[in-house]
Amino acid sequence: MKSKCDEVIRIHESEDEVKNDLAEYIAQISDASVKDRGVFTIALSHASLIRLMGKLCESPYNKTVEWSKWYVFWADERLVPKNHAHSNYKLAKDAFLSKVPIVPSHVLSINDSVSAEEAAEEYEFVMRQLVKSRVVNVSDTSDCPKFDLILLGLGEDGHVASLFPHHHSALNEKQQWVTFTTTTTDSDRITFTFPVINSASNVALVATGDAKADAVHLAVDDVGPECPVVPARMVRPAKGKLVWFLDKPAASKLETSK
Ligand SMILES: O=C(O)[C@H](O)[C@@H](O)[C@H](O)[C@H](O)COP(=O)(O)O
Repeated sequence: MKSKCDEVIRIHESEDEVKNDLAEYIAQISDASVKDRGVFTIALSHASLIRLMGKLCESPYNKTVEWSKWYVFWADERLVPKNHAHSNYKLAKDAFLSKVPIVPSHVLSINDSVSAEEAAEEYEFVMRQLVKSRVVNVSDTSDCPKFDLILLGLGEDGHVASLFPHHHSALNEKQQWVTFTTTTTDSDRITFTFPVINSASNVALVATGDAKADAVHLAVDDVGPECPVVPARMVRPAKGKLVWFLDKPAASKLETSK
């Protein structure tokens, strides 16, 4: 059984509809946050997610969103230079950040010139300073940051951010806000931990295409005790809202869509 949370699943006919809905959703949360606190704090992750939020760079959002109030973080990042093809920063910069007037100092990228462990510590320190100054809101129930919105893609293995099914220590981290993973086969990474993800006001999980259908099913449906470890299933904002943005192929194995 999953713990309860405020979860909504939006299933769209096409990827284009996902893009329209996602842009409108982000713009609305940005508006509400700016009205409420004067700023909007958002955390991004990798891959198709950035492409799917592309409509924000177009009319009307490019003019109507209060870009100067945005503070942008990464829910996960690879320890590679910022001009490297695998850098999440580069992906977001090329496809999104360079196309809207976000204040450069409000873009909180990681330090890629130190070890993954140090980069995770530094990033957490930066977040702690911004929580202290209340640029980032604070959880009502812990000292955790309460991001206005955390945007997550979904891996075919059900991973979110860089929280992978086999990384038990990262999945179970309860104290640190940012942790790290090192492997011999891939870049080292830093990632938000579940205490941070689940303290956010809003979390969006975005997945399109039939390659994601199994992961979506395992993350959402009640699959019983044999359910494998699916990190996306652990996304349960305690006081916030979780919204899934899916196209029909990604939603095709959901119990509710059968
Ligand atoms: O860091 C990685 O290993 C991947 O980039 C990964 O985290 C990605 O976000 C998901 O696999 C979803 O990616 P797509 O939405 O592009 O399929």
